[in-house]
Amino acid sequence: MQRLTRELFEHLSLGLGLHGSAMAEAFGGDGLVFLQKINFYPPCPQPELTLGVAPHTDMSTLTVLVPNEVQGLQVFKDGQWYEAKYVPDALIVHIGDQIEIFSNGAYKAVLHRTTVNKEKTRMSWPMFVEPPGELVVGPHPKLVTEESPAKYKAKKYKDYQHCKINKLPM
Ligand SMILES: O=C(O)CCC(=O)C(=O)O
Ligand SMILES: [Fe+2]
Repeated sequence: MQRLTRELFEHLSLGLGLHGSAMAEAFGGDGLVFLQKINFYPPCPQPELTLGVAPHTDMSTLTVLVPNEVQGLQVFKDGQWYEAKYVPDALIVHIGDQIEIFSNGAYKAVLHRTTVNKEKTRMSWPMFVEPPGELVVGPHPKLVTEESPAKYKAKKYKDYQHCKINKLPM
């Protein structure tokens, strides 16, 4: 998991024209937090009336997710919801809010939601890769210019979480 994250951070940093270690450093180096969650969606007699998880973006830097074979994850793109097809043994990787902020909006956190199934139980195992709570995350200085001013305020990750969970202004 640590190696995968390191490699993803490296490619994503290079994609922004930054040093390969830029994201790893900005997100806390060895202090990075790996938070495992387990989602359990029991069968629902009227799946069209509800959602498993309401539309949201993850607060994390990246989320690496393993689902079971029951379809349910959807992502929003160009004004439409798309099924994220289940592919055996594949990992699903979400860009989270912290990478959107760090990249000053060059990378967008993916808006996603889940549906439920009439007969089958769906499960998913996301791993949220997070900065330590005390770490301040903001747009990388090289990505803030006169033409492209900072779109996000720098904040301690724990304060960001508090604002988002409590729907307070960012
Ligand atoms: O169950 C899924 O596929 C996604 C769950 C999710 O978006 C989350 O736990 O943040
Ligand atoms: Fe999510």
